[in-house]
Amino acid sequence: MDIKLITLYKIKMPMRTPFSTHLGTVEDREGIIVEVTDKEGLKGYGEGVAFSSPWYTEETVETSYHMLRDFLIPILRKADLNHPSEAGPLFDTFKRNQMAKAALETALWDLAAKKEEISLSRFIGGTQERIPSGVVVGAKTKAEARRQIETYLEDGYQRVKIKISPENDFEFISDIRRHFPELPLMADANSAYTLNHIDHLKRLDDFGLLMIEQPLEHDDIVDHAKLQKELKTPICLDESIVTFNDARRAIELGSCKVINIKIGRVGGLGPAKKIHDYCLEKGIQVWCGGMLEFGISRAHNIALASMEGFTIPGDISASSRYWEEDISFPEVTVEKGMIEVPSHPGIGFEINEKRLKEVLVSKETFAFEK
Ligand SMILES: O=C(O)CCC(=O)C1=CC=C[C@@H](O)[C@@H]1C(=O)O
Ligand SMILES: [Mg+2]
Repeated sequence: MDIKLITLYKIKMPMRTPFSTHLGTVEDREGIIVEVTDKEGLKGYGEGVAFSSPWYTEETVETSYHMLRDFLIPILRKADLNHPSEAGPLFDTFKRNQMAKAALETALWDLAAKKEEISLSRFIGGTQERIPSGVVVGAKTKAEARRQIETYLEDGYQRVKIKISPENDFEFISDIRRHFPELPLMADANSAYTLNHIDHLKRLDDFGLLMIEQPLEHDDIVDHAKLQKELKTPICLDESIVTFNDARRAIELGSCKVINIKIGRVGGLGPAKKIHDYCLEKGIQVWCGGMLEFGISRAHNIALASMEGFTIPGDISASSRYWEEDISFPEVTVEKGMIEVPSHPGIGFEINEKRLKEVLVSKETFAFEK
C-alpha cells in the first residue's frame, strides 16, 4: 500500500453532557486519531476508541498507544500489504488489543478506498444509501432520561437505548413505558446481572423491549445461553463478542439473538464485515454499536452500517449528540431519523484542522523507509 508515514494524534475533548452507566461517568473523552499517508500524499484516517480507564474493556488510551507505537506500526513497517483486509490477520500475531488494531486497520481501509476513488461504503460492499439512527440515553435520574428522550424523539431518532442495572431497571423502564408506550426501546446492562437475577429479568419481558444488551458477565457466552432460554426478550451480545470465533460460538450455543458489532471491539473493519456476513447467513440480527466517538470512527460506523445485514438502528447519532464541534466535517446529522451515507471517496469526511489543534494533547510521526 506504499505507506510513507503514520501520525498518531492524542486528543481530549469535553462531552456536551456527561455519559453515565452503572460502571462510571465519562465527562472528557480522550482518543487517538491515526493518519496514514501514502507516497502519493493520500491520507487515510482511523480512530482509537478505547476509554481513558479500563471500565468497558481492558484497553485504555495508553495501552492502545503503546500497542500502536511499539508493536502494530513496527509490524506494518516490515509487511508489504496489498489490501487492508491483510492487516487484521497480520495484527492477530498479537493477542487481543482489538481497539488498537482497529485504529490502524480502519485507517488503511479509508486510504485504500480513497486510492480506488470510491466511498468506503461501496468499497466494503455497502448497499444502503441512508441508515436508520438510534440514540443512547446515559442519564442518572428518570426525570433526566425522560427529558432526553423527549428531545431525541423531536430530533427524529428511531430507537432509544437506556442503561440499566438491578437497582434502577423497573423504575426507569416503567416510567419510560408510561410516558412513551410505543417507543422502540432497548436496554443495555453492561454486565450488571448474574444468573441469580433470572426471575427479576423475566419480569422485564412485560415491557416489550426490543432486546436486552449484555446482561451477564463481559466474557460469558455459556450463562447467556441459559438465560436466553428463559427470556422472551432477545439477548444482544456486546462485550462478549471480541472475535469472529466468539460470534460463531455464541450463535452455536444460542447465547443471543442479536449481536452489536463495534469495529473497535472486534479489531477492525475486516473482522466486523466477517461477523456481519456470518450473522446474515445464520439469521442473527446485527446493529452497529457506538463508543462515544469522534467523527472519524463515526464515519467508519456509517460505512459499516450501510451493509445489507444492518437493519436495526445502531448507536450512530448526530455529531451534536456529544460534541460542540467535532474534529471532522461536515457534521453527521440525522434527518427524519436517517443518516446519509457519504458517496465521496473513503470515509467521506475531512479533518477539521482548527478543532484538531484545539483538542490536541500530543502528536508523533513514524516514517516508513523502503
Ligand atoms: O456512542 C454511543 O452513542 C453509545 C455508546 C454506548 O452506549 C456505549 C459505549 C461504551 C460503553 C458502553 O457504556 C455503551 C455500550 O456498552 O454500548
Ligand atoms: Mg453495550
